[in-house]
Amino acid sequence: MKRVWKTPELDYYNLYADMLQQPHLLIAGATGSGKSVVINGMMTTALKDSPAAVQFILIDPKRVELVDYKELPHTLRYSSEPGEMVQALQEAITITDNRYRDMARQHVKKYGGGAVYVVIDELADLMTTNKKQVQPILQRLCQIGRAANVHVVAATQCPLSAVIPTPIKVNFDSRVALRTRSGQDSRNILGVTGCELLPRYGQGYYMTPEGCRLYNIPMYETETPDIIEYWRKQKPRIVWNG
Ligand SMILES: Nc1ncnc2c1ncn2[C@@H]1O[C@H](COP(=O)(O)OP(=O)(O)OP(=O)(O)O)[C@@H](O)[C@H]1O
Repeated sequence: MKRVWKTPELDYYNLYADMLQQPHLLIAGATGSGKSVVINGMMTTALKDSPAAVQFILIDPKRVELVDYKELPHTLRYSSEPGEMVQALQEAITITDNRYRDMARQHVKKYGGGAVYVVIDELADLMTTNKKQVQPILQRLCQIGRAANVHVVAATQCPLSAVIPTPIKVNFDSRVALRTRSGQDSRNILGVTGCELLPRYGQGYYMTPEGCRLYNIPMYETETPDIIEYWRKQKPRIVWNG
C-alpha cells in the first residue's frame, strides 16, 4: 500500500508560503522523493496567493518538469537548451540590476514590487552543462537577488560539492531535504545524516536560519493543473506594467 502523509490544509499553505518568503531555496532529494511536488506546491501557492505580484524565469534542463508553466502570463522566460539557460540567468541579473537602479532612485534598500522566482530543475544538470558560464552568474544572482525580490529556487538529486560547488551552495541558507540516497547526501544538504531514513516521499526537513523541522510535505493534486489552465487562458488579456 502507498503511504500518504497528510497535513491539514492550513499547514500546507503555510509551509509553501513560508518557502516563498526565503531569499533562496535549495530542494534536495533522491529521484521520486518529491522535489517537483515541492516546486509545484510553491508555484501553485504563489499563483493562488499573489498572482499579480509574481513572475517566473524557468530553467528546465530535463525539459519535462516545468514545461507546463511555459505559457503562463507570469513566465518571463522558459529555457531548456544550454545557451538559453545562460541567457535566462542573465535576464534575471538584468532585472535585478534594473531593480537596484530603481531602489537607488527612490532611496530605498529593498525593492517594493513583485517577486521574481528563478526556478531551476535540476541544478546539477544546469551546472554540468555549462559550469564555467553558469557558476559566476548564479553566484552573483544569489548574492544580489534578495534585496531586489529576485529569488532562486533550485532542486537537485545530487547535492555533492563536486557538482554544486560550495560558493553556490552557501548562498542557499534555506533548504528542503527530502529522502536522500545516502547518509552522505543527507550530510551534503543538511550537515547531518538522517534524510536517508525518511519515507520514500511525503516528509522532509525544512531548514531556515530560524531552525530545522520535519514536515509532512503536501501535494496539490488538482489545484496545480487547474490554476495552470486558468492562467494559460488569461494570457492574451494580460499586460504587465513594469
Ligand atoms: N508529498 C507528497 N505527497 C504525495 N505524493 C507524493 C509526494 N511527494 C512525491 N509524491 C509522489 O511521488 C511522485 C514523484 O515525485 P516527484 O516527481 O516530485 O519526485 P522528484 O524528486 O521530482 O523526482 P525526479 O528527481 O525523478 O524528478 C509524485 O508524482 C507523487 O506520486
